[in-house]
Amino acid sequence: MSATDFPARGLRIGTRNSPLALAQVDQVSGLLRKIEPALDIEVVPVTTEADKWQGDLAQLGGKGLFVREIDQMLQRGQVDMAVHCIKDVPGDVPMPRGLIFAAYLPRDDVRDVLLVPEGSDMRTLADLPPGASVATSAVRRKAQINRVRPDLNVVRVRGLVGSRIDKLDGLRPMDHKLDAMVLAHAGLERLDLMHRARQVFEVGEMLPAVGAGALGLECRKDDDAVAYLLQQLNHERTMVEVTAERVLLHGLRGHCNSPIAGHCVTEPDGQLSLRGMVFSRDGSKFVHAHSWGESMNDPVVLGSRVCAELLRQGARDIIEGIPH
Ligand SMILES: NCc1[nH]cc(CCC(=O)O)c1CC(=O)O
Repeated sequence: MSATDFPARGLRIGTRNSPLALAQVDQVSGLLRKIEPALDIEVVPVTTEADKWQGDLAQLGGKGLFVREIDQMLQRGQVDMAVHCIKDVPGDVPMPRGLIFAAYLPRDDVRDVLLVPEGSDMRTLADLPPGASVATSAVRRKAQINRVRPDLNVVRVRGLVGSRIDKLDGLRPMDHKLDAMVLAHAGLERLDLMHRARQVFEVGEMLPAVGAGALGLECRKDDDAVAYLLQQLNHERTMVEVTAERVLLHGLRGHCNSPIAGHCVTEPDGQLSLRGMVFSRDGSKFVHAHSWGESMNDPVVLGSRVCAELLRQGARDIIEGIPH
């Protein structure tokens, strides 16, 4: 196949059947049509096993569940590409055989935000009374909330962003009455729900997840036509930053209960700045490392260096100290 196959050949995009995933596919479809106006795009939505499962995801096989089924469809040739939140792509296993991220879109806001129930006058985490319940599913967020507010009761919520917000508003049954919830800025923005955000955490207050806010466009390595098409959307800076973060994550060899944060930015002079943190479950123990790369060309060196520094400070013991 060659780069001239489009638009004659259709493009099937495999995606989770969630409003967030569909919004992301919509965004990508729009960008692709700017390159190839006549492109025949077919969206192939899948309800993954992880979507159907209401229990603890760890019991289903842990990380990467939401992306695995889509990747298998891509490997089998049932679809031609996929759009993944890089945050959801496991960092401790190699890329699925035969697949590549051909492009990364320019990164959206990486920060986490605090939401409160409709009608609540609480504005920030600091406003919440002792013992208040804050919902999140991410161990990284829980550790960082409890690090500054050990008195808060952090409870797990799962499910689609919209139904989580319904739980916050008391529109769906929850074991606890919720006083607040932490979600990703990027996800809320894509769902046009940022009006619900009360506090946007600065990265110094809550270090983001590795890959936060970045979308990866995945295809088969040997599908030159699709790879060529997607590469035209690649945002070099995002690719470099995400690479540094993922090298860090990979080297730490976390498990699905590991509170790990990593955040890389390109400074105005072009230097890469990478921070990494590893926490105990309640955030009372943590290690932190921050280093700079000399140029945009060494995200792998930088990721390895920050990883080595975290391990030197005892990250392994913290990770192994958490049941998994
Ligand atoms: N954990 C699920 C998930 N994966 C990616 C996003 C949002 C987009 C992103 O941060 O890249 C979300 C929702 C959330 O964490 O609130």
